[in-house]
Amino acid sequence: MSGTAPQASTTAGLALRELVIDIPGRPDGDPLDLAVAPGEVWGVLGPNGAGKTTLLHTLAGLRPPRSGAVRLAGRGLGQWRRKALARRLGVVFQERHDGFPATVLETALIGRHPYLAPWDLETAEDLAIARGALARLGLDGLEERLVSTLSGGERQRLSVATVLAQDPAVWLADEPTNHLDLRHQTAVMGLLAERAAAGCAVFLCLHDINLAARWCDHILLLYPDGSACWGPTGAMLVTEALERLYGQRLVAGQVDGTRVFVPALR
Ligand SMILES: Nc1ncnc2c1ncn2[C@@H]1O[C@H](COP(=O)(O)OP(=O)(O)OP(=O)(O)O)[C@@H](O)[C@H]1O
Repeated sequence: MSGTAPQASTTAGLALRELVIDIPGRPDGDPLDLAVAPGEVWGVLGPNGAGKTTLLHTLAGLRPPRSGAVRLAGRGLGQWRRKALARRLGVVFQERHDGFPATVLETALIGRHPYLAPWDLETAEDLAIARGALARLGLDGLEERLVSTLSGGERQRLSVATVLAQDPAVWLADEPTNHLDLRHQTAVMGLLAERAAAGCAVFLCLHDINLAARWCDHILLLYPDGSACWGPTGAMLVTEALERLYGQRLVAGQVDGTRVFVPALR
């Protein structure tokens, strides 16, 4: 993979203040009170249905919380104009549904829309940024292909490339390694860590404890009953807590300076 990543456009983080997400029919969980600071990579772990996607959509302003607030650079999400918000906050969604036929390059260029006036065409610079983002995700050569013809992993990388072209200060990513082979999982996690090192705040939902252990500096554990705990990765990725989280016995070890967890057979 090659290409030049854009500069982070700003360095403001995200704050969750006494945030209770709204999961229909479920009692209030623990209020979330934490800050995702520039330079940090947060991983959210939890079993199916725990509320990870609901949380991510709440942080993106796509659904209201039951109570509490989400602040971006000190202002509530509702106080931001849509375009200004779109320049600061990017979302890699879990699934994308094709609205209308579009090529790979046209899709990556959507990431530049927050920077265009209503009737403006993309500039040569926008094109270069979109092409650079595609190259970074190993999609150069596929620019004229229809998105509907891409494999699952190629589509996933296109979603990440589109947000890379958007160049937000805050990245929200819902299982960004979905459908990816091991090399591309590594490349995408490396890219997110690189964005954080460039001053972005990164918040992602993951199912892979070992990817979280390797690349996240902070972890939020979301339990199905709404309880939650969070903190630095070393303190959160503890066998007993993870066994309770997933209802699965684990065996832990240390490899290459990182904790690794594998399911116990008995
Ligand atoms: N509109 C809705 N009406 C009723 N229940 C809903 C609605 N949207 C989500 N839920 C429920 O809320 C819970 C949390 O869903 P969410 O998608 O946030 O979980 P998740 O942790 O991301 O799960 P997964 O790991 O399977 O992706 C689930 O039990 C889901 O069925």
